[in-house]
Amino acid sequence: MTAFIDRLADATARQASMLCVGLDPEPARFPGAWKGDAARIYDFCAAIVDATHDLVCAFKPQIAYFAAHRAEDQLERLVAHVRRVAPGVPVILDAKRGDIGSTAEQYAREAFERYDADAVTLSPYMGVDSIEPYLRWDGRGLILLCRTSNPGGSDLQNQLLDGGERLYERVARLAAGPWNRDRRLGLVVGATFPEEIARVRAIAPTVPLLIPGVGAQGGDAAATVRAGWRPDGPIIVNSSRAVLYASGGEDFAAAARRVAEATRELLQRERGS
Ligand SMILES: O=C(O)c1cc(=O)[nH]c(=O)n1[C@@H]1O[C@H](COP(=O)(O)O)[C@@H](O)[C@H]1O
Repeated sequence: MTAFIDRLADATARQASMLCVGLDPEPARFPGAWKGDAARIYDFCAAIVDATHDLVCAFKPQIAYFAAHRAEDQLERLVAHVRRVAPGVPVILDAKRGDIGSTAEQYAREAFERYDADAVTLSPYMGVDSIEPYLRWDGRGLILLCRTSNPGGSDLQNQLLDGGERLYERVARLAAGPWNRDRRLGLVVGATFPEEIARVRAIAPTVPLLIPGVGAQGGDAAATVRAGWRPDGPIIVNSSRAVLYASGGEDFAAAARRVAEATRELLQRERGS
Protein backbone atom coordinates (compact mmCIF):
# COMPACT_ATOMS: atom_id res chain seq x y z
CA MET A 1 0.00 0.00 0.00
CA THR A 2 1.28 3.51 -0.82
CA ALA A 3 2.24 5.43 2.30
CA PHE A 4 -0.47 7.61 3.86
CA ILE A 5 1.76 10.68 3.58
CA ASP A 6 2.08 10.13 -0.20
CA ARG A 7 -1.67 9.58 -0.65
CA LEU A 8 -2.27 12.74 1.33
CA ALA A 9 0.21 14.69 -0.80
CA ASP A 10 -1.50 13.43 -3.99
CA ALA A 11 -4.96 14.44 -2.75
CA THR A 12 -3.70 17.84 -1.55
CA ALA A 13 -2.12 18.56 -4.92
CA ARG A 14 -4.91 17.17 -7.11
CA GLN A 15 -7.72 18.92 -5.24
CA ALA A 16 -5.62 22.03 -4.45
CA SER A 17 -6.86 21.69 -0.90
CA MET A 18 -5.64 21.41 2.67
CA LEU A 19 -9.20 21.13 3.97
CA CYS A 20 -10.44 18.01 5.72
CA VAL A 21 -14.17 17.74 6.25
CA GLY A 22 -14.92 16.13 9.61
CA LEU A 23 -17.85 13.74 9.64
CA ASP A 24 -19.39 14.19 13.11
CA PRO A 25 -23.07 13.37 12.51
CA GLU A 26 -25.56 14.52 15.15
CA PRO A 27 -29.08 13.30 14.29
CA ALA A 28 -30.58 16.10 16.42
CA ARG A 29 -29.16 18.57 13.89
CA PHE A 30 -30.26 16.74 10.73
CA PRO A 31 -32.60 18.60 8.38
CA GLY A 32 -36.34 18.12 7.89
CA ALA A 33 -37.73 14.61 8.19
CA TRP A 34 -34.25 13.21 9.03
CA LYS A 35 -34.09 15.18 12.29
CA GLY A 36 -33.47 12.86 15.25
CA ASP A 37 -33.29 9.76 13.05
CA ALA A 38 -30.05 7.85 13.68
CA ALA A 39 -30.88 5.52 10.79
CA ARG A 40 -30.11 8.50 8.49
CA ILE A 41 -26.51 8.95 9.64
CA TYR A 42 -25.19 7.28 6.48
CA ASP A 43 -27.51 9.26 4.20
CA PHE A 44 -26.58 12.56 5.84
CA CYS A 45 -22.82 11.91 5.72
CA ALA A 46 -22.93 10.47 2.19
CA ALA A 47 -24.70 13.65 1.01
CA ILE A 48 -21.91 15.73 2.60
CA VAL A 49 -19.28 13.54 0.95
CA ASP A 50 -21.00 13.86 -2.44
CA ALA A 51 -21.19 17.65 -2.08
CA THR A 52 -17.57 18.20 -0.97
CA HIS A 53 -15.32 15.38 -2.17
CA ASP A 54 -13.70 17.46 -4.92
CA LEU A 55 -12.79 20.18 -2.40
CA VAL A 56 -10.95 18.21 0.28
CA CYS A 57 -7.63 16.49 0.95
CA ALA A 58 -9.24 14.07 3.46
CA PHE A 59 -12.39 13.09 5.32
CA LYS A 60 -12.29 12.50 9.07
CA PRO A 61 -15.16 10.49 10.57
CA GLN A 62 -15.26 10.71 14.38
CA ILE A 63 -16.08 7.23 15.64
CA ALA A 64 -18.03 8.27 18.76
CA TYR A 65 -20.70 9.96 16.65
CA PHE A 66 -21.40 6.60 15.05
CA ALA A 67 -20.86 4.26 17.99
CA ALA A 68 -23.08 6.34 20.30
CA HIS A 69 -26.00 5.57 17.98
CA ARG A 70 -25.07 1.93 17.32
CA ALA A 71 -24.28 3.10 13.80
CA GLU A 72 -20.92 1.41 13.24
CA ASP A 73 -22.38 -0.44 10.24
CA GLN A 74 -23.27 2.94 8.74
CA LEU A 75 -19.64 4.06 9.23
CA GLU A 76 -18.44 0.97 7.34
CA ARG A 77 -20.84 1.78 4.49
CA LEU A 78 -19.76 5.42 4.56
CA VAL A 79 -16.07 4.59 4.13
CA ALA A 80 -17.00 2.28 1.25
CA HIS A 81 -18.96 5.20 -0.24
CA VAL A 82 -15.92 7.50 -0.01
CA ARG A 83 -13.87 4.79 -1.77
CA ARG A 84 -16.42 4.70 -4.58
CA VAL A 85 -16.95 8.41 -5.20
CA ALA A 86 -13.51 9.72 -4.18
CA PRO A 87 -11.03 6.86 -4.37
CA GLY A 88 -8.03 9.19 -4.02
CA VAL A 89 -9.22 10.94 -0.87
CA PRO A 90 -7.77 9.48 2.35
CA VAL A 91 -10.02 8.66 5.30
CA ILE A 92 -8.71 9.50 8.76
CA LEU A 93 -10.56 7.61 11.47
CA ASP A 94 -10.68 9.84 14.53
CA ALA A 95 -10.68 7.36 17.40
CA LYS A 96 -7.94 8.72 19.72
CA ARG A 97 -7.06 5.22 20.83
CA GLY A 98 -4.25 4.32 23.25
CA ASP A 99 -3.72 1.04 25.12
CA ILE A 100 -1.29 -1.78 25.85
CA GLY A 101 0.09 -3.62 22.82
CA SER A 102 -2.29 -6.60 22.84
CA THR A 103 -5.35 -4.36 23.00
CA ALA A 104 -3.83 -1.92 20.52
CA GLU A 105 -3.65 -4.83 18.06
CA GLN A 106 -7.44 -5.07 18.21
CA TYR A 107 -7.90 -1.32 17.84
CA ALA A 108 -5.57 -1.37 14.82
CA ARG A 109 -7.62 -4.17 13.27
CA GLU A 110 -10.78 -2.21 13.91
CA ALA A 111 -9.41 0.96 12.30
CA PHE A 112 -7.60 -0.55 9.32
CA GLU A 113 -9.52 -3.76 8.59
CA ARG A 114 -13.09 -3.15 9.74
CA TYR A 115 -13.22 0.53 8.75
CA ASP A 116 -10.44 0.43 6.13
CA ALA A 117 -9.10 3.80 7.33
CA ASP A 118 -5.96 5.27 5.79
CA ALA A 119 -4.92 6.74 9.14
CA VAL A 120 -6.11 6.81 12.75
CA THR A 121 -5.74 9.29 15.58
CA LEU A 122 -3.97 7.98 18.69
CA SER A 123 -3.07 9.16 22.15
CA PRO A 124 0.71 8.81 22.65
CA TYR A 125 0.68 8.78 26.44
CA MET A 126 1.02 5.02 26.92
CA GLY A 127 4.34 5.12 25.07
CA VAL A 128 5.95 3.57 22.05
CA ASP A 129 4.71 -0.01 22.56
CA SER A 130 1.12 1.30 22.46
CA ILE A 131 1.59 2.59 18.91
CA GLU A 132 3.76 -0.23 17.53
CA PRO A 133 0.87 -2.57 16.61
CA TYR A 134 -0.50 0.10 14.25
CA LEU A 135 2.89 0.35 12.52
CA ARG A 136 2.55 -3.29 11.46
CA TRP A 137 -0.19 -2.20 9.04
CA ASP A 138 1.73 -1.36 5.92
CA GLY A 139 1.35 2.20 4.69
CA ARG A 140 -1.28 3.33 7.20
CA GLY A 141 -0.85 6.61 9.05
CA LEU A 142 -0.80 7.16 12.83
CA ILE A 143 -1.65 10.67 13.97
CA LEU A 144 -0.66 11.37 17.58
CA LEU A 145 -2.32 13.92 19.86
CA CYS A 146 0.29 16.60 20.51
CA ARG A 147 -1.21 20.02 21.32
CA THR A 148 -4.97 19.61 21.26
CA SER A 149 -7.41 22.40 20.39
CA ASN A 150 -9.40 22.43 23.65
CA PRO A 151 -8.68 24.85 26.52
CA GLY A 152 -7.86 21.98 28.92
CA GLY A 153 -5.21 20.77 26.48
CA SER A 154 -2.82 23.06 28.36
CA ASP A 155 -3.34 21.25 31.67
CA LEU A 156 -0.93 18.44 30.86
CA GLN A 157 0.46 19.08 27.37
CA ASN A 158 2.06 22.37 28.47
CA GLN A 159 3.80 20.92 31.51
CA LEU A 160 7.55 21.53 31.63
CA LEU A 161 9.58 18.35 31.75
CA ASP A 162 13.09 17.93 33.15
CA GLY A 163 15.42 19.51 30.63
CA GLY A 164 13.05 22.42 29.94
CA GLU A 165 10.97 20.83 27.20
CA ARG A 166 7.15 20.92 27.34
CA LEU A 167 5.24 17.66 27.12
CA TYR A 168 3.75 18.47 23.69
CA GLU A 169 7.24 19.39 22.43
CA ARG A 170 8.53 15.99 23.59
CA VAL A 171 5.71 14.27 21.69
CA ALA A 172 6.63 16.27 18.56
CA ARG A 173 10.31 15.40 18.93
CA LEU A 174 9.58 11.68 19.34
CA ALA A 175 7.20 11.71 16.36
CA ALA A 176 9.78 13.46 14.19
CA GLY A 177 12.59 11.15 15.24
CA PRO A 178 12.85 7.87 17.14
CA TRP A 179 9.19 6.80 16.88
CA ASN A 180 8.74 7.69 13.21
CA ARG A 181 9.44 4.56 11.21
CA ASP A 182 8.79 4.90 7.44
CA ARG A 183 7.39 8.43 7.80
CA ARG A 184 4.23 6.91 9.25
CA LEU A 185 3.45 9.44 12.00
CA GLY A 186 1.49 12.68 12.04
CA LEU A 187 0.65 15.07 14.87
CA VAL A 188 -2.57 16.75 16.03
CA VAL A 189 -2.17 20.44 16.83
CA GLY A 190 -5.15 22.75 17.44
CA ALA A 191 -5.89 25.73 15.19
CA THR A 192 -6.69 27.55 18.42
CA PHE A 193 -2.96 27.67 19.29
CA PRO A 194 -1.00 29.01 16.28
CA GLU A 195 2.12 29.75 18.33
CA GLU A 196 2.31 26.14 19.42
CA ILE A 197 1.71 25.02 15.82
CA ALA A 198 4.81 27.02 14.82
CA ARG A 199 6.77 25.45 17.68
CA VAL A 200 5.72 21.94 16.65
CA ARG A 201 6.59 22.72 13.02
CA ALA A 202 10.09 23.84 14.10
CA ILE A 203 10.61 20.55 15.96
CA ALA A 204 8.97 18.33 13.33
CA PRO A 205 9.47 20.14 9.99
CA THR A 206 8.09 17.50 7.63
CA VAL A 207 5.60 15.57 9.77
CA PRO A 208 1.97 15.97 8.57
CA LEU A 209 -0.07 18.07 10.98
CA LEU A 210 -3.78 17.42 11.51
CA ILE A 211 -5.18 20.77 12.63
CA PRO A 212 -8.73 20.80 14.00
CA GLY A 213 -10.38 23.86 15.55
CA VAL A 214 -11.23 26.18 12.67
CA GLY A 215 -14.93 27.01 12.30
CA ALA A 216 -16.97 26.07 15.38
CA GLN A 217 -14.04 26.35 17.83
CA GLY A 218 -12.98 29.74 16.46
CA GLY A 219 -9.39 28.88 15.44
CA ASP A 220 -7.69 31.26 13.01
CA ALA A 221 -7.43 29.44 9.67
CA ALA A 222 -5.00 31.94 8.12
CA ALA A 223 -2.68 31.95 11.14
CA THR A 224 -2.80 28.16 11.07
CA VAL A 225 -1.44 28.01 7.53
CA ARG A 226 1.27 30.58 8.26
CA ALA A 227 2.37 28.65 11.35
CA GLY A 228 2.11 25.12 10.04
CA TRP A 229 2.40 24.80 6.28
CA ARG A 230 5.69 24.11 4.53
CA PRO A 231 6.19 22.90 0.95
CA ASP A 232 7.55 19.66 2.44
CA GLY A 233 5.43 19.78 5.60
CA PRO A 234 1.75 19.05 4.85
CA ILE A 235 -1.18 20.25 6.92
CA ILE A 236 -4.69 18.84 7.10
CA VAL A 237 -7.06 21.50 8.40
CA ASN A 238 -10.24 19.96 9.75
CA SER A 239 -13.64 21.58 9.99
CA SER A 240 -16.65 19.56 11.10
CA ARG A 241 -19.71 21.39 12.49
CA ALA A 242 -19.21 24.62 10.51
CA VAL A 243 -19.48 22.57 7.30
CA LEU A 244 -22.00 19.89 8.32
CA TYR A 245 -24.51 22.29 9.83
CA ALA A 246 -23.97 25.33 7.61
CA SER A 247 -27.72 25.11 7.04
CA GLY A 248 -30.28 23.22 9.07
CA GLY A 249 -32.62 23.06 6.07
CA GLU A 250 -33.05 20.87 3.00
CA ASP A 251 -30.23 22.81 1.33
CA PHE A 252 -27.70 21.50 3.90
CA ALA A 253 -25.46 19.81 1.31
CA ALA A 254 -25.24 22.89 -0.94
CA ALA A 255 -24.58 25.06 2.12
CA ALA A 256 -21.87 22.64 3.28
CA ARG A 257 -20.25 22.91 -0.14
CA ARG A 258 -20.26 26.72 0.02
CA VAL A 259 -18.54 26.74 3.44
CA ALA A 260 -16.05 24.06 2.38
CA GLU A 261 -15.24 26.01 -0.79
CA ALA A 262 -14.73 29.27 1.11
CA THR A 263 -12.54 27.57 3.73
CA ARG A 264 -10.46 25.84 1.08
CA GLU A 265 -9.94 29.17 -0.74
CA LEU A 266 -8.92 30.93 2.45
CA LEU A 267 -6.34 28.24 3.24
CA GLN A 268 -4.95 28.18 -0.31
CA ARG A 269 -4.69 31.97 -0.44
CA GLU A 270 -2.63 32.04 2.73
CA ARG A 271 -0.33 29.36 1.38
CA GLY A 272 0.38 31.50 -1.68
CA SER A 273 1.04 34.67 0.30
O1 LIG B 1 -8.22 14.52 16.88
C1 LIG B 1 -9.05 15.37 16.51
O2 LIG B 1 -9.54 15.32 15.40
C2 LIG B 1 -9.31 16.51 17.39
C3 LIG B 1 -8.25 16.93 18.18
C4 LIG B 1 -8.33 18.15 18.86
O3 LIG B 1 -7.38 18.61 19.47
N1 LIG B 1 -9.48 18.87 18.77
C5 LIG B 1 -10.56 18.44 18.04
O4 LIG B 1 -11.55 19.18 17.98
N2 LIG B 1 -10.51 17.23 17.40
C6 LIG B 1 -11.69 16.72 16.66
O5 LIG B 1 -11.91 17.57 15.54
C7 LIG B 1 -13.32 17.80 15.34
C8 LIG B 1 -13.60 19.27 15.50
O6 LIG B 1 -14.93 19.56 15.17
P1 LIG B 1 -15.46 21.04 14.91
O7 LIG B 1 -15.08 21.85 16.10
O8 LIG B 1 -16.95 20.85 14.79
O9 LIG B 1 -14.82 21.53 13.64
C9 LIG B 1 -14.02 16.89 16.35
O10 LIG B 1 -14.28 15.65 15.70
C10 LIG B 1 -13.00 16.69 17.45
O11 LIG B 1 -13.17 15.45 18.10
